[in-house]
Amino acid sequence: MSGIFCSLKQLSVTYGRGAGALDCIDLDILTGERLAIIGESGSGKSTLARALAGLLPERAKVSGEILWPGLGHPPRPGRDFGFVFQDPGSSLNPVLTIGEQIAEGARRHLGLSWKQAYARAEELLGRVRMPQPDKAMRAFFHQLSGGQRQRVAIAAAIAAKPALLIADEATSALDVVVQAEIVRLLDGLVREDGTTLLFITHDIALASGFVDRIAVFQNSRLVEAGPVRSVISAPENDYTAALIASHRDLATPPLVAEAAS
Ligand SMILES: Nc1ncnc2c1ncn2[C@@H]1O[C@H](COP(=O)(O)OP(=O)(O)OP(=O)(O)O)[C@@H](O)[C@H]1O
Ligand code: NI
Repeated sequence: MSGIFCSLKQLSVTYGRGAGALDCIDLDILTGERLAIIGESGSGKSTLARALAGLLPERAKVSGEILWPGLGHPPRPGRDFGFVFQDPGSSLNPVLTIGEQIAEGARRHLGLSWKQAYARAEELLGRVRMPQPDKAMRAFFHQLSGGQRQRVAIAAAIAAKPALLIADEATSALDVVVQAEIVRLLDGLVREDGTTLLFITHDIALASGFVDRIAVFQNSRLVEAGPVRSVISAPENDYTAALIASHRDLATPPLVAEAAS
């Protein structure tokens, strides 16, 4: 783990006239770390992701600063960030083949020829463990299972070799077994590539199984951030403690040790 990738300084976001969606957030994201953003619905998790990726709607009011010491240049949205959402259909085009979708990103952002981009797409489908990558290249989105769709979305998200991968409830729609497979896949990919991962979820148990650090949000505020082991075993904040207590298996010592290993 080396240095600060991104630094939020007193970041606040308000949509239109409503109450603030993020309130004076101070948070450093470290280069190459896997950071979980935890919090219940409406706590501001996705707003944080959108603010980082430059995807807030125009009417949103933003104050404070986002610095990118780890990038060394102003962020280029399509190039430096990869996104995986809960619903992979929202970012994939139903009339393109899987191969075309993934190749397009690689071609556009890495300046590859179509031929090179197709080769890269097939290689990426292998990396995300799609069964029969060559066949999957010619398949359409609707022909795939939920887990396979999320694998394709991950392949598309990493096609341009982003420095930061943001997974926003990426596994929430999947059943528990597939959820675990996708988490393992994401974890392996970012470790291999040294990609910084922001893993956004309301599920503290799922996140604490693999991330390095946890940041807990409640009502637009960051209430606690720290290494997974210390947050789980000795939460400083009552809300964090309640989240952990609601997962009996998390509070059990052997699993805490396992999560931190
Ligand atoms: N496009 C928008 N326009 C107006 N208000 C919004 C918009 N997006 C989010 N909000 C509001 O901002 C607050 C934070 O929302 P956000 O989507 O960041 O929460 P979240 O933690 O990601 O929730 P969830 O777990 O349900 O995805 C909420 O009060 C929400 O209603
Ligand atoms: Ni959200």
